[in-house]
Amino acid sequence: MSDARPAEAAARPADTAPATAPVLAVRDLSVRFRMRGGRHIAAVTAATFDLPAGECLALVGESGCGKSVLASALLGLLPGNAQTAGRALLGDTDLLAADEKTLARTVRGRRVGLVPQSPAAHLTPVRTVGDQLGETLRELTGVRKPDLDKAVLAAAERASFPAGHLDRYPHELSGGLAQRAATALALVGDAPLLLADEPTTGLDRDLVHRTVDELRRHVDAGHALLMITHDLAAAERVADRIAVMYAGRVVELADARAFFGAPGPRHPYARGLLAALPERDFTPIPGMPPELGDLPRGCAFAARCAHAAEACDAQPVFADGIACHYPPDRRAAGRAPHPFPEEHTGA
Ligand SMILES: Nc1ncnc2c1ncn2[C@@H]1O[C@H](COP(=O)(O)OP(=O)(O)OP(=O)(O)O)[C@@H](O)[C@H]1O
Repeated sequence: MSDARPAEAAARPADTAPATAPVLAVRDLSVRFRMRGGRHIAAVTAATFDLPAGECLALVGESGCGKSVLASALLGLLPGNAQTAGRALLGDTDLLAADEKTLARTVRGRRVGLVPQSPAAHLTPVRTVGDQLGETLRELTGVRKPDLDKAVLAAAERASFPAGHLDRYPHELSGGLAQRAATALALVGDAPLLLADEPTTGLDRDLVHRTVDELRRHVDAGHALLMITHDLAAAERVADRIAVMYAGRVVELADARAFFGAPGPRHPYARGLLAALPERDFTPIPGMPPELGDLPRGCAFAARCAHAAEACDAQPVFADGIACHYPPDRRAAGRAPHPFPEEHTGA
């Protein structure tokens, strides 16, 4: 890909398996929306992953695959027609079971910081960015005048928000500046877990680099980062591991260097995602994702998959980092019947 990883990222070991208890442990997290007429939309199904301190997990996948709904579930910000199942443990707090008072007083901002997908809507419209940063700093860090102004400047600087714009109201900001203001606010509380939902939207490439490098510094300082993104170049630059979502399910969990380098992604959908990039094959995945209100019984990717076979009529179990009946390595190892003998060359 065109973006080189910063030196410290390249120096990280390929084996990023968690050594300590995860900051966040997600188990079989499912979210579905009740619709009129008794219909349901299965936005997230059985997502399971761990996120340890000092690690960035990038959640990638096409628009509408459930990434933001998963993040909203972790913050208790789902709309009223949502039903959840499973667990999302932040320490000993199950974020799916916690009441609103607990989430508002002790979780959001303090234990989980959020860089929202729509920063303009997230910022308070009637207060300047400087005021909002000052108030958040007072509330979350206890800093008071005369140190407050200096702390506001430092908080803005962390997200490359220009000091000369601190007296502006959100409606006076470009999309990129609003994004940086929201990132600055999210970093203030020094929360052990940061959720960043498309943190590079609206930024030019230089600012993308500065933003993700700041997020990486946050991770290297010992925080955990769940970054939701369409931007695979940004994911490559910042992430330790990649979670690929398709039609509401995590279909592959991989070490980022193996994913973007060799041997590459294992799930046919993940391979298609990378191959679609202009700097790679620039070949789109044929077809469209299924409706989340009308998912097939078996593998949701089978209709678009060149490797689909009879077994794909059943839902593949997620095992060894992948949910696929015929990932290339299992085909090569002969652990599953091989449907494409001509590919079985050991390559
Ligand atoms: N309140 C709701 N009621 C019904 N369906 C919803 C609701 N909120 C989200 N959805 C559906 O859940 C699915 C997942 O949406 P989500 O926003 O998580 O996708 P995404 O992967 O984050 O995509 P994008 O990157 O475009 O935001 C979509 O089909 C969306 O229409």
